[in-house]
Amino acid sequence: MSVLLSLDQGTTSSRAIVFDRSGSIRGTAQREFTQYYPASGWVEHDPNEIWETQLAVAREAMIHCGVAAADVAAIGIANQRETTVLWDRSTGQPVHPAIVWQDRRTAAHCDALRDAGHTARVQQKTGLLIDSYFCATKLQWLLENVPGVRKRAEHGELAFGTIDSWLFWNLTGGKLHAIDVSNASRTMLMNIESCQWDDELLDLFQIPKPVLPEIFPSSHLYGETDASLLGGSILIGGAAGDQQAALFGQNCTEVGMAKNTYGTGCFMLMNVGERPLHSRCKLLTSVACTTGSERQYALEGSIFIAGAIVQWLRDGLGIIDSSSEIEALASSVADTDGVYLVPALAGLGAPHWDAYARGTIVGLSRGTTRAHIARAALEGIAFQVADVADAMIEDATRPIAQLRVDGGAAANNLLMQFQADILQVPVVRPKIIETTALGAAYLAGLASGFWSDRSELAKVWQTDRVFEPTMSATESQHRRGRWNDALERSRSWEV
Ligand SMILES: Nc1ncnc2c1ncn2[C@@H]1O[C@H](COP(=O)(O)OP(=O)(O)O)[C@@H](O)[C@H]1O
Ligand SMILES: O=P(O)(O)OC[C@H](O)CO
Repeated sequence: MSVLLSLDQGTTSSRAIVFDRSGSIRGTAQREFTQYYPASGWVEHDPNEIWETQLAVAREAMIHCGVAAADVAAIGIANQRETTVLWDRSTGQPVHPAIVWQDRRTAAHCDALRDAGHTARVQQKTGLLIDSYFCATKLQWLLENVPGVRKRAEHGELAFGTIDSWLFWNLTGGKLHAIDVSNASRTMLMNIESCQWDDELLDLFQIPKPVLPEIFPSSHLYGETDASLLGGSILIGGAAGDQQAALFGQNCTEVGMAKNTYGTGCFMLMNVGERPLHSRCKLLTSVACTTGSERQYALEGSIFIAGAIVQWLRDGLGIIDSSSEIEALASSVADTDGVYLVPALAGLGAPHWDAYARGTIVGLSRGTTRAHIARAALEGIAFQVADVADAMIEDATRPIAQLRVDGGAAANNLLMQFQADILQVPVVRPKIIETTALGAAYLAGLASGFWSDRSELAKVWQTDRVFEPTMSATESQHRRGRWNDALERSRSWEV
């Protein structure tokens, strides 16, 4: 049997999935790892724990389906993006915990950069809005706050990377310091036209060049794994940021095709073609997965809290015991009885970008039950996605014909139906909801010759269910008006 092994390194867990030639899942394994919150707004991961859990699940997934290293045509990586690691090249040890994409420790520094008038130039060069979300200010923080690190970085003793880089390094036994272009486009240090590190940005963020990894296409023969790790060496055939991998895995390869991933947060991406599109509506432009010299760009709306609000109902309020229970609870009432829940627990991302917004529940009455709140939480996820979709339609000057969906919360039929209703657009769920890992497999499969070209991939993607809008346009507009009222009440709350 010949298979592909996908490593899906996410924010809360490391997953490994073995795919066969038909795109069917043969083996999986998953392990959660520790989240550290050392100060308010700070989020860290232990890079060694990320590597150990990722290696462990790769081994488990192979054992699960009885494949050996010789059966694996190639490995593909999809990873949580922007999370920043800096390590010692000689020992392979991180000099500090990884600073996670959600970490807001550099928010004030970003405010200062915006106040100093750098927004337009940075957006033009990187496609990104200045925000603590991206790597640049996280790496700058490490260089300024970890004793001795700046000098060592200047002398070439240290290596910076996103999680793909960290996995490449460890998978090859310290031989490869690389980054895929889709991940590099989220650092705020890469020029999205040339796809090279940009000297002006390196100056602005005071980043010494010797720390930077080499940029490669997403689908590319990166090297081979150290033979001692997985029972023999295996080709590494690709890597991409998880959201770009999902766009690829959903086969959104034509201009205007869009997907939304419902995980911890929501990430909606639209393929905008071979040229970057600079957003006027506060969306981001990134490099989509690249195969060889072919380049495509994506417009993105990043929502920080989506499935995480369901976790909060479970862990914070205790009104459900597991995430999947929310569907039955929310379905036990016909509507929210006027309750709106804005899931701004970590501020608002695209298109509102209000770091000071906070979670808000409005419209409570004596008749409100936990079922109404559960339903309002699901609707709050869908309303946020609709706000991003509006911005995307305006930026791209084209309608969205259908929205392809994936991620853990896409399993929720009530949420998917409400999403179609509120967007007034069909929502299409594929059979394989693990689209991120499938996208990474596609990349590795193309580079290694496992699949000959993209037409073969089109056969792999299959529809599970289409949710057609059933709500009237008038009703949808009315509810979105009320949502906007609730959103206003959540804004600028934290002082
Ligand atoms: N049936 C469900 N309904 C709503 N949310 C769900 C459901 N199942 C899982 N979730 C949510 O989906 C998220 C997990 O999805 P996943 O794609 O694994 O996320 P990530 O990759 O960000 O860790 C969790 O936040 C969880 O609360
Ligand atoms: O790991 P996920 O699925 O929560 O995705 C995180 C994103 O890549 C952050 O930009």
